Amino acid sequence: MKKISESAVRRLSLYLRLLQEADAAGAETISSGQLAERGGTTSAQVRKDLSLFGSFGKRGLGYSVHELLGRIRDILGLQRHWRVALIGAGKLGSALFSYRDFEARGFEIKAVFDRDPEKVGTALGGLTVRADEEMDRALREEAVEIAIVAVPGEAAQHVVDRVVKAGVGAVLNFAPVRLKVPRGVTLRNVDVTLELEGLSFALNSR
Ligand SMILES: NC(=O)c1ccc[n+]([C@@H]2O[C@H](COP(=O)([O-])OP(=O)(O)OC[C@H]3O[C@@H](n4cnc5c(N)ncnc54)[C@H](O)[C@@H]3O)[C@@H](O)[C@H]2O)c1
Repeated sequence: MKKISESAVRRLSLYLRLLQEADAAGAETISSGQLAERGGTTSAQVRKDLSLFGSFGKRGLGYSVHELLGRIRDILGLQRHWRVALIGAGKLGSALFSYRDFEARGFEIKAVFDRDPEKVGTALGGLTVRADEEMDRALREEAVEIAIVAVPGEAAQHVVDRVVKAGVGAVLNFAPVRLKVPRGVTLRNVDVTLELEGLSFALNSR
């Protein structure tokens, strides 16, 4: 597959949401204009994004919702379920765990780890929080593919090093630190403060 920019992948996710809604509403076709509006972009950009993956749609008729939905799911790797571990069952970790939409979208949390003895052994949803000493072995046993890191900043790099060593190929990090991962491992950082600063900028430039 051709190399695709991170922003194009994000737009695909946004197109996917709209396609799912259109499908649920019984729509058969969708225009590049509708997709553009949802993706915060132009029709030309939509056509460019989709042309990266082959030819879809017919001029004047729009895209087949069903076909495009299947194709975008394929491209994003969403035709299967991913095995996820959560590390850090604190305030944020527990909130993330209780968000059921992840599972509905194909991301199944298979294990939760924490190092606080008060939390280890307690139930979180249908799982039991496991001790962080068990993590290295358990990540392999559970064949975890994605790790969500919700530990304090000072613990995050060590946690990520262990996760990577256990064969996990992708990390979603919430800790407010810059982490290093080896080539071949994908790291995404989530920072709500960054988004708030974006809002601050928008308000400030009014
Ligand atoms: N990205 C964002 O926008 C955002 C928002 C809120 C919090 N955060 C960050 O998320 C992280 C968690 O925040 P919180 O409010 O849930 O904190 P918290 O203190 O409630 O939870 C952290 C948990 O990590 C556990 N932990 C610590 N070291 C560990 C280790 N080595 N292995 C396993 N577990 C370990 C602790 O026992 C605790 O249960 C922090 O780094 C915080 O700065 C980020």
